[in-house]
Amino acid sequence: MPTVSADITRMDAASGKTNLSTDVNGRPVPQHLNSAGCRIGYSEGKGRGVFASRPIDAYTVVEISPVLLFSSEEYEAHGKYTVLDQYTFRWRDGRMALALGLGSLFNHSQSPNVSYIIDTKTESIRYTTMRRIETGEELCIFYGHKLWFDVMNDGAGSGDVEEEEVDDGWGGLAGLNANERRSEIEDGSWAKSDAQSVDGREETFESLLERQIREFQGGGPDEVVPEEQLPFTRVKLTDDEEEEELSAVHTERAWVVDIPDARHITTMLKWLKASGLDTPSLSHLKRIRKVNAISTLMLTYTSLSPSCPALPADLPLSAPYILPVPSFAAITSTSLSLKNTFWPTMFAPRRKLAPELWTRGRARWACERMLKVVKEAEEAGRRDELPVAAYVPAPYDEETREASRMRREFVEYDRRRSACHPLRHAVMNVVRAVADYRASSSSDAPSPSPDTEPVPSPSMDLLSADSSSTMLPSPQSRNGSHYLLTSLTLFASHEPCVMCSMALLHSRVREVFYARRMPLTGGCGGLACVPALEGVNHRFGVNVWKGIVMEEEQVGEGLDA
Ligand SMILES: C[S@@+](CC[C@H](N)C(=O)[O-])C[C@H]1O[C@@H](n2cnc3c(N)ncnc32)[C@H](O)[C@@H]1O
Repeated sequence: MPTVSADITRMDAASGKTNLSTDVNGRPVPQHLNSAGCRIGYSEGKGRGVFASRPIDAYTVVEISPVLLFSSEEYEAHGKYTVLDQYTFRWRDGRMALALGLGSLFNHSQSPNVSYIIDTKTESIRYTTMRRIETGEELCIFYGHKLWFDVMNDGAGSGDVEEEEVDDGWGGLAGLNANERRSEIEDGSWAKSDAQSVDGREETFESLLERQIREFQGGGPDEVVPEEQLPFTRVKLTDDEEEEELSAVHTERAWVVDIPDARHITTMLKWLKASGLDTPSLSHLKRIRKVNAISTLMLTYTSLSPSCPALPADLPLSAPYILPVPSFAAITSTSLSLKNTFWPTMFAPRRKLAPELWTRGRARWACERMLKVVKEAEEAGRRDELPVAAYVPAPYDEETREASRMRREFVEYDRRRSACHPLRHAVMNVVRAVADYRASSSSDAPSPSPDTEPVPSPSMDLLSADSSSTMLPSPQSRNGSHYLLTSLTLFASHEPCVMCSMALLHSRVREVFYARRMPLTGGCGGLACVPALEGVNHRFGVNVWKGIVMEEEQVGEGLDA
């Protein structure tokens, strides 16, 4: 770890004023009155660098540097032929920027301990520690992948670092702020024709979403939108041929009960509906199986109800037991006969997980929700959190809203900074808020679990103000039949990381939409695609919004040669 071990500041005995600093080798270094504990020192093979003069906590803003902006013409004609070339980097609008203050002195590390966020509104850059930094340790940022020098002595940032912040190609999670440039739209002809700048300015992601909302306002809400005109791209999860052998059938464990007297079947089906156990996640299975005059009723997945649901006491039923049942509908006659050996399964000859049709009304609903989560992410950034948000709205269609008993919505943002807690990702926070709500007994306030403090939900107060739009969980929802995200949709500003994607899988979320891809950490197509993994017992739809700058492009906008 590069250090400045014995940095000495000499005091003038008579005046009491500090008048000279030298580093460990006696070389004079300029003083810097950085109140966060940063000082300038020499770093072996790198020239000057920024060092900690005392321990600095994780998630501390250590420097806010104003930037000097040069037009690209000025830079091309002059700047790039000067030493400035080693210090400037490309600003979002194409100008070149020079960070003042300590900003230009942070050296590069492949595993940085400082992240930075560009604030175009105030023309400044904010530098934040990503973990605790010890006295004498060098503070380094990540410049990008295209370096113009040989990397020296790259010890900074070693240790227990939050991977998502380190490796996303930015040295930190970039916001989706209003100056976000649109990328080339890969294949959307509708978008291409409109992709030009607005009033001579680049269209922001927010204004793109607002325009999409207006576009989907026209036409009938039930009109089907052609696939290529959807504002998002669906990630293909599986090959369609995979369940053509018995060993390839995906199954899940479910509670079932024999009904010895066939006259009680109708009563039990009614009870099932009223109890809330009749969830959409089981709609690919028939409820009753008849074998040798014995009727068996499927109750629910064990994952949704680890203990057996309490059955009506007044009916002569045998003891419930557990059976494996198919996880998905059958898409071919071969897979149907295989699946029926487990449990009677629906035949859905449309391709399994094939894209379902989207109407204009639903597309508009999705655009509005995406706009909301983007605004929440910006708000998080303004509150000095990582600018990441996740949002679980009430379902679009009435039927799912009723079946899921979910009439209110939840928004959470990332709280890793304020909570100093590495697991407080936006998605984890929102999953927990929904779970707490659904598991709560009598109020719609999330109930804290005993071992941790409740996750505060600043946005909830905005969302729950209208009590008519909320609904208390039914007593049945307490037995676990409706817990977590069964049949719900999640919108996220950033691709959920692998941990969050796994949490979403366990939560039985129906589908996920996100704006910014995270190629190095994402669990929904970036680093891995968790719902597409072999052997998982739930799959959820993954949809990437079109029109947001790709991470890779931004990496190239880091400090440039
Ligand atoms: C923005 S300046 C950083 C401050 C610089 N060290 C100084 O003394 O002014 C970028 C320059 O620092 C040097 N540098 C930064 N990180 C380095 C590293 N990991 N290894 C070697 N040189 C580095 C390179 O010469 C690079 O052109």
